[in-house]
Amino acid sequence: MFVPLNVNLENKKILIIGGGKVALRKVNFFLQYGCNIEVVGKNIAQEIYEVTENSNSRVTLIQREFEMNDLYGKYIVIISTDNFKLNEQIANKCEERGVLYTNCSNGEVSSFSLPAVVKRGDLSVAISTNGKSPALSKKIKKEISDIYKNEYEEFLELLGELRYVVLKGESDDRVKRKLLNEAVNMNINELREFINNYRGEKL
Ligand SMILES: C[C@@]1(CC(=O)O)C2=NC(=C\c3[nH]c(c(CCC(=O)O)c3CC(=O)O)Cc3[nH]c(c(CC(=O)O)c3CCC(=O)O)/C=C3\N/C(=C\2)[C@@H](CCC(=O)O)[C@]3(C)CC(=O)O)/[C@H]1CCC(=O)O
Ligand SMILES: NC(=O)c1ccc[n+]([C@@H]2O[C@H](COP(=O)([O-])OP(=O)(O)OC[C@H]3O[C@@H](n4cnc5c(N)ncnc54)[C@H](O)[C@@H]3O)[C@@H](O)[C@H]2O)c1
Repeated sequence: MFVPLNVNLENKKILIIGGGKVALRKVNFFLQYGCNIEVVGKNIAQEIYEVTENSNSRVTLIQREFEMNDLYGKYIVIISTDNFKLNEQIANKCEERGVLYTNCSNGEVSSFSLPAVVKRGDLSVAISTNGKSPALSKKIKKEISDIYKNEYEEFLELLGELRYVVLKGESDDRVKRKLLNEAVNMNINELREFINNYRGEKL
């Protein structure tokens, strides 16, 4: 049973084993959240080198074969070599040591899976099919991306600001709830104006 959770990965080390197409997708996934990532790959794809150069030292590349010692001190391990047997051995070792892992060549036995994610600033919409169809996750991700476009990043920033001022300025819980629920139906300009007026009148 795979349960969606939001995990705090601040200052946690993530290891990605393998340097191919799947590794690249996972590097990009964790980079969106500013995580610290180590990649160990026998060969490392050019695109991973390019992403690393623009990563503000968030990504460390180690070009060689994986060694079991690489697991030391890691919180999350993504196993994505093209060697099915090796992936299984690494997965068993992670299981033994209580490290969270995804075996990309055998999702069913992994200790977690990554969802497809639409991210707009602090808004994350995650999609999972419990491993049944990554292709369906991808399709739904595209549909959600078309509905929730980039402006949602700023919209959510403003909602956060509104929440801050309303919680400060209002003592009646019913009024608070009403304002916070009404605000999500405003457009960006209405919301900005509402916050400015509210600050002027109440704070
Ligand atoms: C959503 C997404 C997120 C991400 O990976 O970041 C994701 N796979 C994506 C793409 C993708 N996956 C595959 C292809 C090649 C085409 C094909 O074969 O179909 C492509 C490329 C493509 O379609 O473009 C095949 C595949 N996937 C898995 C296996 C092994 C297995 O099933 O056991 C195999 C067969 C391998 C083989 O046999 O060769 C396993 C997993 N893939 C998952 C997630 C997890 C379940 C998520 C869920 O519940 O939906 C899970 C369990 C583990 C994990 O990786 O965490 C991402 C969407 C793209 C996006 O975000 O744009
Ligand atoms: N989970 C998913 O979403 C998903 C999607 C497609 C494929 N897959 C599976 O994931 C695996 C990787 O797929 P890919 O497309 O990235 O393959 P790829 O061929 O592009 O990359 C494999 C990488 O593993 C590296 N490697 C091999 N042996 C190694 C070792 N001993 N130590 C370190 N690195 C080693 C290679 O150098 C290469 O960089 C395959 O098993 C594939 O079946 C999973």
